[in-house]
Amino acid sequence: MANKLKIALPKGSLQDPTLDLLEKAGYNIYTSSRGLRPSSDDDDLDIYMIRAQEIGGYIDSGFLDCGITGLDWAYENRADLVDMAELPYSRATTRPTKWVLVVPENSPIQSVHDLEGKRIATEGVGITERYLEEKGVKADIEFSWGATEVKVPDLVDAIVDVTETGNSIRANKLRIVDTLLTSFPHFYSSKQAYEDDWKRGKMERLVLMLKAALEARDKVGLKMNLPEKSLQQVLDTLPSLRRPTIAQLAEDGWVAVETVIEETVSRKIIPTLKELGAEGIIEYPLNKIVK
Ligand SMILES: Nc1ncnc2c1ncn2[C@@H]1O[C@H](COP(=O)(O)OP(=O)(O)OP(=O)(O)O)[C@@H](O)[C@H]1O
Ligand SMILES: O=P(O)(O)OC[C@H]1O[C@H](OP(=O)(O)OP(=O)(O)O)[C@H](O)[C@@H]1O
Ligand SMILES: [Mg+2]
Repeated sequence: MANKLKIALPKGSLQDPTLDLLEKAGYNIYTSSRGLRPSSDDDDLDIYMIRAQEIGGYIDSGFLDCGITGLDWAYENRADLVDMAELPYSRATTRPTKWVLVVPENSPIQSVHDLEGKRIATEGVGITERYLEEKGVKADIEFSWGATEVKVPDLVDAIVDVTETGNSIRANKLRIVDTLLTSFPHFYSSKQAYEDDWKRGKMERLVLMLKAALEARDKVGLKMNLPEKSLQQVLDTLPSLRRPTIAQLAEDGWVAVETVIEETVSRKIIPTLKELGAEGIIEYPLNKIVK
């Protein structure tokens, strides 16, 4: 029988950004609105859409070979996994998810120590238990199925919840007291799968392409012709042009300069390059960068 890699992808908050990233990495996954076993253009993959909370457990127990899920849930589940890569993407931004201890804006609670004997609601009971233990605080932690923000201050004194953009915290007039954990998605493998040469090879190639797609995000290539006499000035004034490739042009006194920069830097750099005499400046998108 042909080799297959059983891989879990997160259903929920991370589903769309994960499928987008896989597409950028060169893997097209075909989902249907209710289907949880999507097909793909890579026959080696056997894909399961599973809740992020549960992926670590299924990999740990060996039912699945690998998967992408948040570090937060792998930590919450105390799953024993091979952490093959951090993949720095999120639901809405490029910032990590933070698990934060939150109270109403006008609450008297100023630090975790003010929570002694109080009630906390959270989806991450294990994360919260381990944090309180570390701080030497005893409080009553209750599991929340979600929409946790609504529970303060009437049902509980504080909540521990996920924040990314901060919109939910602002909308519910809440205040952050402390950050418990910072989390990005990771690529995890089971120990057994990692020991299998074919599976490890397949996973390593997949991880390489995912990282290359993330590395290329928000970066662009920049190419121009420059009078040789301006070269030093360009390199001095534009520190973002690090380690550029410089090639001699057929025409004497001119060089071609090629480099990779953050797209946001480009709008500052291009007019300056023009002022310094650069010609034929082109900016182009990048799909992958392998470091
Ligand atoms: N803004 C965000 N809100 C929630 N989770 C996020 C966000 N950004 C990234 N994540 C990550 O998504 C993963 C799943 O989040 P979560 O446990 O909240 O489940 P969900 O997919 O949002 O489903 P639910 O609707 O039940 O909350 C976690 O690893 C979390 O860190
Ligand atoms: O800082 P923000 O970008 O606003 O993100 C944080 C929100 O996202 C999560 O909710 P989710 O949509 O997962 O629903 P839930 O409350 O049911 O978990 C979390 O519980 C917050 O409500
Ligand atoms: Mg959620």
